Amino acid sequence: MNFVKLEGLGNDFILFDALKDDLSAINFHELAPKLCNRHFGIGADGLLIVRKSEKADFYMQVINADGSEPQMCGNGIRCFARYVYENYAKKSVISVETLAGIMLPVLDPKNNIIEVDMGEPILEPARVPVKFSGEKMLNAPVPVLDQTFAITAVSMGNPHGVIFVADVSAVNVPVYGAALETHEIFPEKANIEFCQILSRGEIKMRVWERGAGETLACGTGACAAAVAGVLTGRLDRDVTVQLAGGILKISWDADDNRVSMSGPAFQVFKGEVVL
Ligand SMILES: N[C@H](CCC[C@H](N)C(=O)O)C(=O)O
Repeated sequence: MNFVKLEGLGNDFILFDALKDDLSAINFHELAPKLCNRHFGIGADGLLIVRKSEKADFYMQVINADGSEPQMCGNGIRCFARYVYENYAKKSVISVETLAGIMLPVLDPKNNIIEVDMGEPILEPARVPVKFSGEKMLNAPVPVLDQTFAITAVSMGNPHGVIFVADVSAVNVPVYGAALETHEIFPEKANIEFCQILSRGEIKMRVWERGAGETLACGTGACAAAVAGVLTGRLDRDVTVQLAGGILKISWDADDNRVSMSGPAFQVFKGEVVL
């Protein structure tokens, strides 16, 4: 079974193409933990599977390292666009159906930046989903272990809990990220972003991803963090997000309410899985 390894700011994925190979017998939910293991497998934060779509050029299926299937993946859709550009006749504008809707990544080969319209943020607690009685969950205190975090809940098709702190390097992300990921307020679990304000146009962010752990970058998380920063009065609408793996540019348009994300993605190597 052929695969391509790709990365977007160090958030890395193993891509399989069901349009080129017969993958009908493969259970990727079961296979993901082994393939994503960085010692016993290839190593990755998740899988991307290229599939046929009736509504768009392609369908992108995302599987987290733990085998769970999220609605959307921001770094993943940029990697998907890079793969299509390199392997399907240099198409730089494509439509991709996902569980979060149809996305339109645009790859600029001159500067290797891929821009994606990530759609509108979802703030209604029941649709994030998060257990919260108010209209929007902004800076709500949530006790976890020996701390209390002020959480802003945003969905970009997948759930995020955004927390603003004075110094992200001082946060024990593996402990508190993991505890919040599975906190009972998030019935479908959540991705947890810890953000440090550098200016009204720039943040530093660390992320604990649902189903993957701490990663070097999270595209939907960067979008959720920018939206949370605007909603809580900390940020303007154009935000540079500094991640361990590099920089994402996020913009939340006041007129159409849509969030755009720009950043790189590259193929790293190709190989064959020996099952
Ligand atoms: N772990 C996420 C999916 C991948 C999101 C992240 N890799 C991104 O770039 O958006 C979730 O379960 O919602």
